[in-house]
Amino acid sequence: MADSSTELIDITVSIDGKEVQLQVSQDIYQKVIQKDQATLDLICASVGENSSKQQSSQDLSNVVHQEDSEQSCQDKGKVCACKGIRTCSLCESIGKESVVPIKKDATIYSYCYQCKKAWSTATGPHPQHSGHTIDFPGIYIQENFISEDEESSIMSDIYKAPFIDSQSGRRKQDFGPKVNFKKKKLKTANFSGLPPFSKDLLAKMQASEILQDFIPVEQCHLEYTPERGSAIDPHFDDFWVWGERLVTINLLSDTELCFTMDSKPDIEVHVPMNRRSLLVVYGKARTVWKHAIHRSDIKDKRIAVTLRELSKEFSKNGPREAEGKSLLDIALTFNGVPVA
Ligand SMILES: O=C(O)CCC(=O)C(=O)O
Ligand SMILES: [Fe+2]
Repeated sequence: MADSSTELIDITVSIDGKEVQLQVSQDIYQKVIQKDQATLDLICASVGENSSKQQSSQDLSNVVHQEDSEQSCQDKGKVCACKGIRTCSLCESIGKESVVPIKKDATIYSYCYQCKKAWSTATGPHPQHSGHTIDFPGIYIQENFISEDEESSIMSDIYKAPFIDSQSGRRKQDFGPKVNFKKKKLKTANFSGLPPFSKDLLAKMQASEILQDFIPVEQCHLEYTPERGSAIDPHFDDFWVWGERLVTINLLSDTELCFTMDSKPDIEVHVPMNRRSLLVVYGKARTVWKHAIHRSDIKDKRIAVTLRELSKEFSKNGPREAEGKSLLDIALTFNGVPVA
């Protein structure tokens, strides 16, 4: 029997969009899975110039929720809901290869909501920043948006309903129409409205100037845990049905939302999502930059409560206004249970 410390494991890494096949030891494999930066740098350095000669296949970029045609691990009688190139700790543990995106030499900029800029060196809380800055429009953050008591009460409501497995080690609860993005069709049969606790939450949101006319038509709860290696790959949220503002309340633990742009591979902007804060992503941060949650940024269980509004197509004077109106009528009953 092979000694596990010398056994080599096949992995695929994606360096600046090019996929490279490697064989690594168990130790290195563990570090790659944890996205240990020193190890990733070492791999980049050792693969070096050869990476451009390797075959480039599937691009990680995508618009979220457009994965209907890919076969999931569950379809194949496996352990989780990951499809295509996506993986989590569970399917990796039974041998599914993890494609780890690595960015060579990307400068990390940390966004400060007080100066509304992203800094290449953030040495402490505002105003202790230095280094190079870039403007990063389209982010609104309200720290301590809800109290600890409100968080506990929302948590106990959320965990009264079941979650279903989602991709990349996440679990989810959805309150919204079933959307077929490819055929541009919506089904409302199982949509019973946003959950009751969202009524107060929405009133509180609408007290902020940026959200005073925000009317959500969909709510999604995503659960991330370090045990499952939960993450979400860089993506745009759909533009056809969802409107400009994506609103998230971040619960149970701190994390970061990481923004990247394909045409600027040397920059990654990290936006803090502190526990109990509210984040609105709009404008260029919504339309030009992709967003992601890295596995390494999930240190403890985390719940993201994300609310989405209708696009112009479904709003007043839009071609599908009537459909939009009936969705709103259902959403605002605040009587919903998660769609199965
Ligand atoms: O977990 C988050 O905050 C981001 C989730 C997300 O991007 C999505 O559901 O489209
Ligand atoms: Fe998203």
